[in-house]
Amino acid sequence: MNKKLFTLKDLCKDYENTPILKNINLDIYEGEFLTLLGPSGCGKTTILRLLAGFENPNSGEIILQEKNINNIPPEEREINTVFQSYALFPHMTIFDNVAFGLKMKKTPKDEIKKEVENALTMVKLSKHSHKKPHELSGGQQQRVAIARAVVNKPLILLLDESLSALDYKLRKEMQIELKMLQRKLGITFLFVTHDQEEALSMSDRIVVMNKGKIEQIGTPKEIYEDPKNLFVAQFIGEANCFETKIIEQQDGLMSLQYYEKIFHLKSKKILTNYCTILIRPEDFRVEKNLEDVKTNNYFVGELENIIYKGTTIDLLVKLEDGKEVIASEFYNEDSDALGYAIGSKLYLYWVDGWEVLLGHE
Ligand SMILES: Nc1ncnc2c1ncn2[C@@H]1O[C@H](COP(=O)(O)OP(=O)(O)OP(=O)(O)O)[C@@H](O)[C@H]1O
Repeated sequence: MNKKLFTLKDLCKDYENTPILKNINLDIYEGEFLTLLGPSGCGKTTILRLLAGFENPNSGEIILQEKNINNIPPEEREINTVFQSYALFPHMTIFDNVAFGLKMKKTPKDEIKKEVENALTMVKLSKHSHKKPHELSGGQQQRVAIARAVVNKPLILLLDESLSALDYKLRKEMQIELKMLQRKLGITFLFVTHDQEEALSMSDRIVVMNKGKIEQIGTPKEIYEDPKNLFVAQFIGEANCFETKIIEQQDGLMSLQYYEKIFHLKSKKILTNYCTILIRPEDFRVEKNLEDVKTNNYFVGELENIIYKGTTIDLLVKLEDGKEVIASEFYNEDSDALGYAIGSKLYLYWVDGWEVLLGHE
């Protein structure tokens, strides 16, 4: 991993005597695309505001390359923010919008021209430099906001829900562009979103937050495949959860009871009393006949609904105990899934090791 750029150490922030951030500890590395992900109100924007210096923490430290910067004013922090609203100057041309920061710094004119042209080329807007913001689309305005920020060569770029105003298709395109731009620039991006799909597809690492606390930090794959707790598991994608009682744990094998069914699953984790088995919808295999079920890890249920989603099909199945679960299958010409009759009996099984086991906190 690259060098540490920022460290947030035991950072706490209260608003009106209510704790909003509770002991945030986070390292941010040079050149990474780091995403703060969490539900509305969990404190993501507050972290950005503290880092940028718009607010002061109640306690804790913000460290930049081993120096405490708690008392350094925003304009001296070499941090730029791209807001959701882009905050472009409406009366200025695109060129002048991008040039603004450099003009403030009294950069020589010919240098400004060169830097702004470079930045606009990078975001593929050089042909539009004479236009005003309202003459551009939402996606283009977003790119102007990024060009305006990167032209200042910040140490870190903070992006607060900066794709959320765009329509679905443009948003998907911008996600790819933004990630590519970040790689090309090599600038550290701290991106805020409440959209898990966006976080998974763009980030080098994700920080999952809930109620002012960090629940887990990891790569998208770690967060998705090995969530640390139920909150993370359910926030990142769909998950079928089965509460089980631990009957025995020996030699890396755990015996778990779910109603009358006993599962024997491998586990390196040592857990006590209860354990949740978590299975992602796409990890269930579906069969009509028991003899086609290839492992002992299966449930029986009745098909309640079929939801066609284009590339996948969701099968909503009610288990014998009344629990509703989702199994997701890729849709292709040979796919059986659309042919299943509502009300038919189905077996849902999974391959050993595809489950996640979560202890109770
Ligand atoms: N200046 C303020 N005064 C009082 N309360 C505030 C202030 N700023 C934020 N809050 C509260 O702090 C909490 C966290 O807000 P924050 O904007 O950091 O959340 P967020 O995770 O970014 O949410 P969203 O995704 O909705 O933007 C919220 O409950 C919010 O109402």
